[in-house]
Order: sequence, then C-alpha cells, then structure tokens
Amino acid sequence: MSATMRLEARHVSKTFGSTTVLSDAFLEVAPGEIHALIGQNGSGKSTLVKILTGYHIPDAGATISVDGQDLDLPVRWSEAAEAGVSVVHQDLGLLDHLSVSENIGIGGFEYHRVTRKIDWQAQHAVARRVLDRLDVPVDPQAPVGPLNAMRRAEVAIARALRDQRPGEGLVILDEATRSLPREELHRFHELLRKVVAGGTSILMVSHNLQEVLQLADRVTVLRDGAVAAGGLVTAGLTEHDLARHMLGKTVEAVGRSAGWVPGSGPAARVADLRADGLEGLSFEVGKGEVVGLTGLPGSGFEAVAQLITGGRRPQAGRLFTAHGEVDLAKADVARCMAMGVALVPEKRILEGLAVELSIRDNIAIPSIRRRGRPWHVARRWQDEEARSSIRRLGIRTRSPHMLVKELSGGNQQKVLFAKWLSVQPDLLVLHEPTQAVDVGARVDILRSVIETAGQGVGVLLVSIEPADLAEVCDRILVHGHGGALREIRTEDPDDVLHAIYSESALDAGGKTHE
Ligand SMILES: Nc1ncnc2c1ncn2[C@@H]1O[C@H](COP(=O)(O)OP(=O)(O)OP(=O)(O)O)[C@@H](O)[C@H]1O
Repeated sequence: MSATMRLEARHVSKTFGSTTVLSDAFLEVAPGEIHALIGQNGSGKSTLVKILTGYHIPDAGATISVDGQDLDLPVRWSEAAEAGVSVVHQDLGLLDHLSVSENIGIGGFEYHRVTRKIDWQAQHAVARRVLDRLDVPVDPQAPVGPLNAMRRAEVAIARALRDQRPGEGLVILDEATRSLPREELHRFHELLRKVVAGGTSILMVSHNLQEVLQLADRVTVLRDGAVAAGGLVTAGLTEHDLARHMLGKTVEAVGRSAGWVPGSGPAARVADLRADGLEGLSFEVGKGEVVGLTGLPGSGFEAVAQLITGGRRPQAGRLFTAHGEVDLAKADVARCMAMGVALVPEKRILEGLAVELSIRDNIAIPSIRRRGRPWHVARRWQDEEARSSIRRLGIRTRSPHMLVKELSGGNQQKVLFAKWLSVQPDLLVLHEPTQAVDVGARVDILRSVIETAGQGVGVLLVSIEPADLAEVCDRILVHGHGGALREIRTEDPDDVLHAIYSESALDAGGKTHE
C-alpha cells in the first residue's frame, strides 16, 4: 500500500444545532482499493460523505486531503472534482429523456472553441472513450430511458470516471448497488474491480454486509458518529464481526411468531388479479398470518403491493375483507384504506412520508383520517403513540417532534412503518420493508411484523429478500414466469432462493404445496 493516501480525512466533526452527529471521525482510502463505509442508520455515514463532497460544512479542526494535497474547507465541489473525487448516488442521477452521451456529459460538457456551443462530436467521443475503457457495450447516442438497471449503473459509473485519468481519482458509491437485481450484482462487482485494478479508488457506502465482505478490501465502521473500527482489513471477517462493530453487541435472532392459528379466518382475499405479468393471481392472508410474496425481480409480482392497495389499478381483480368487497380495477387508496388495507411502500420519501412534518405527526396521519377530524385526535394519544413507536422500532431521534427530513434514511423507513402499524389494519402490505436499514433496525422491523400479526392483523410481505421471507413468513408464495403461484413453507433462505430460481417454480402449472 502506498504511503500517500488517495483520501485522508481527519478530525471530522459535525454539529447540527446542539447535536453532534459526527465526532472526530477519520477515514483513509488507499490508491486502488475498495473501501467500505458502514454503520447503523443514523451513525453518520451520509453526513461524512456530504462533508467530503461539500454539501455540509464540518466543524472547525477537520482536515481533508486527496493524494496528499489538502483541500480548502469547507470543501468546494469544483475543487474536489478537480482533485478527482466523484459520486454515484443511490438513484444514479440519470435523466431518462437524455442520451447516454448527454448523461455522461452532465456537469462537464465539451464546448466548441469558436461557437461556444456544445460540441456533440467531441461529447460522443468522450462518452465512447470512457465506455470503451469499461467495456460497456452501449451506443452513446442511445436514450437512457429504456436501458436496464445494469446498463444504467454502468452509465452512471462511466459518468463518474469521465474526468479521471486512468489510475487516479476516487469514486464514492452511495448505496449505488441497491437498484441492481441480484443476478446482475456480480457483473457490476466485476466492473468495479476493473475500475480499481487500474489504481482508481472506490469508497462504497453500503448496508449489505455480504456485499461489503465480497467486494471491499477494507472497511471503516461508524457507530454513533464516531469511528468504531477504522480501515479494518475484510479478509477473514464475517458478517457477524461487522455487525458487532456496528452495533457494539451481537445481533439477536428475530424469533418466530407465536404461530398463526389455522382456522382463525381470512383477513383478506384477493381474487383473479390481472395486470402486466400477472395472469389471474388469487390468494388469501389469514388473520394473524404473515404471508410472503416473492419471485424473479421484474416478473411482475412487485406490483401486487400497489395493485391491491389502490396505488395502481389492475386490469381486473377483487379484494375481500371483513368490510366487504371491492373491484380493484376501480378502487383508489381511500377505498382500500376503508377496506382495512394499508401499504408501507418501497420508496419512503416519495410515497409515504410528509418530510416537512415531525415524526409524531407522520405517525398520526392515518389515524386522523380514520377517526374523523383532526381536532378529535387527542394530542396526548399522538405523543404516546409516537414515543412507543420510537422505543419499539429503535428510531434514533432526539424527540418525537424532530422533522422527518432531519432523520437518516433508515430511520425514515422506520417512521413510515410505525405510521401504518398504529392504524391496526386488517391487512398490512409491506413492500421491501428492510431495504436500506441496518442489521439492528432490520431485526426491530421484522419483530414488529411478528408482533403486528400476533394482534390478529394479516401481513403480506412483498419482497425479494430470502432471509426476511424465511425468517418471518408462515407461508411464502413464489410467483413463477408462467404467472402461477407456488406455495412453500420454510425457515431456510436457501429454500426461498431455490424456489425463485428453480425450473419447477418457473414451470409450475398450478399451486403446489410442499
Ligand atoms: N439537517 C440535519 N439536521 C439535524 N440533524 C441531522 C440533519 N441531517 C442529519 N442529521 C442527523 O445526523 C445523524 C446522522 O445522519 P446520517 O444521515 O449521516 O446517517 P446515516 O449513517 O447515513 O444513516 P442511514 O444509513 O439511515 O442513511 C442522524 O441522527 C440524523 O438525524
């Protein structure tokens, strides 16, 4: 390892108002290494990255250098970029209506020397050069909109490398692999290995400990805003080791539900649901039962969460609960809520939370609607509900009055979950509830799923996480290519993976019981 670090950050602290969220943190990334930055939700990862990229101003005393050259603080993005730092965000930041070449050019277009207009020929050449360097077989003039997840990720990486000379620079990946289907991950990992093989460095922020161990050379762990382990070599470490550093304790198992009692009756029944990729799905969720719904990513089952809760209209489908029957092809969210059906959607900010409001107000919103006019809802009830949710789900916050936008991403996910738990619906539909949450929060959320079911609520868990499904579901419905549902009962994640990918699941002509 070279003595001069690609990135060296020391004594980095950050205080918001009276709260210190980062305390004397440090980070060293060597040339040509993949370095992971991990930590619980709210541990300070994003804050540290935002200081490195100039979004946040650090408290006095910090130093940040790239290749031995100190950057002026606060960091100016242009100076960091000049030094070779680039970022790929979780959503990849691509504009669908523009071409590959235009997307690669954003933030650094080539201008014609005389006309001062964008020099498209030069622009395509720049795009072509960086795509070739990465062996990405995509036409620079192709529109980005129709590209699949893997190609999009490749274009985002190409943009990050656009201005870097081979062998130099640092690419920060902020949960950038989250949008990639599992079967594509290894190809993306190969691409990243190719990037670092030439000497460029990668700093990856990730919650996926398995991925961190597979990919990263070293890892820095943040806990409560301080470095719990700095630059640990990953070779020989296990996921448990990483989790222990993150939480300061070992992770407990989720534990199984007290058991759904067969014969307690259905909480909800869906009949003949038809939409793209779904050719007449019918299934039932019992009272107190946790049912998983999974399948090959992109096979259409993911839409079920929205289709049965009024978020999207199917071509056909009927929903039955104790409150009656509804034609899903004509229903909206309000109608489905009146049927006692609630959804915790996948994309928390856009679809589920009022980020300008406090934690307490967000948790109270659905109950306000249900119980009538806002002034009929006692403030005291809201406070108690919010405090109990904060305790139960381990939401890391100073108070229930903190605005949701000030919470870390994973803690926002927990607020969204708390909001719908407080309603006590007949059927609670959860779409990828543990996405972007840390290992401790995952256990908190899955335990709450079990507790909720224990109160008689039917839970439908729509997910591609085999471990989550195996850990909490009484039954798992696997959606095959033929559109049929195959039912399995297992506590082993490998069985779930096998069922998703096995030929029998793909060819299943009808419902099979194992
Ligand atoms: N603008 C802000 N005002 C007040 N507090 C903030 C602000 N931004 C972040 N925080 C607090 O800083 C702490 C660290 O947040 P940060 O987003 O860095 O965590 P994280 O490790 O990236 O979490 P996650 O994995 O959930 O994204 C959190 O407790 C958060 O509430």
